[in-house]
Amino acid sequence: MSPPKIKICGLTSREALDATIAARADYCGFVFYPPSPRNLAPETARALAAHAGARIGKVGLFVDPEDALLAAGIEAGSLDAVQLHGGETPARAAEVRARFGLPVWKAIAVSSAADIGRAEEYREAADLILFDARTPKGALPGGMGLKFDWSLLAGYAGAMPWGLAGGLAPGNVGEAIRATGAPLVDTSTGVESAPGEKDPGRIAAFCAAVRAR
Ligand SMILES: O=C(O)c1ccccc1N[C@@H]1O[C@H](COP(=O)(O)O)[C@@H](O)[C@H]1O
Repeated sequence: MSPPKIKICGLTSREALDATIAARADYCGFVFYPPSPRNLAPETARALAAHAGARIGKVGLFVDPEDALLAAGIEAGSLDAVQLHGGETPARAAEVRARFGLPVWKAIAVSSAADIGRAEEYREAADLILFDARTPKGALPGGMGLKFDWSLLAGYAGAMPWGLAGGLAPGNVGEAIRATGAPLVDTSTGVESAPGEKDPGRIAAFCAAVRAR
C-alpha cells in the first residue's frame, strides 16, 4: 500500500520550506490567521510560494475567513487548496469552493465519536476532511500539539478523502497511522523547536517515520 500523503503545516521560512521539499512531503501549509504564531503576511507567503514553485502542493489555512482574506491568501500563496479550520458550515465550505475554484479541506474538531460522524455533513461541500483534536475554548482551533483518541477512527471508512492531524510528531506518527489507517497526515507543532519555528531535522524525521510506518 502506498504511504500516506504528508502535509507539513505552518511554514514561515525558506529553510523550513526547503527541508519540507527535501523530505518529499506532498503539501506545505501556509497559515493565514493573524492570532497564530505561524501567520504569514502576504509578502512572505508570496516569496515562499515563488521559491516552492510547482515542487510541492500549497495549502492555505484559514479560520472562518472573510472572502477578502481568502482572495489575498490564495493569490499571494499561489494556493492549490484551501483548508478551513474554524466553524465553517457545509454551506460556507461549498460557497468557498465555488467562489474560488479550489479544493476545500475542512477540519473537524474531534473529541467524541459523534464528531467523526460530522464528516458526512460535508460530503457535497468539501473535498477532504481533516480530523483534528478539539482544543480548549479560547485557544487556537488547531496548531496546539493536542491529540485525540485515535481509536475513534479505527476501521474508518468514510465516503470522502480524509486525513489525520493533531499532536502528530516523529515519535508517534507511525502508531497513529497503524491505529487509524489515515491516508494523509498533517503536522505543525510536532516538527517545531518553538511555536512558529520549524526544525528541519524533525521535518525529515517525521517524513521518514511516515514511510517506515
Ligand atoms: O498552526 C496553527 O497555528 C493553526 C492555527 C489555527 C488553526 C489550525 C492551525 N494548525 C493546524 O492544526 C492542525 C494540528 O496542528 P498540530 O500538529 O497539533 O500542531 C494542523 O492541521 C495544523 O495545520
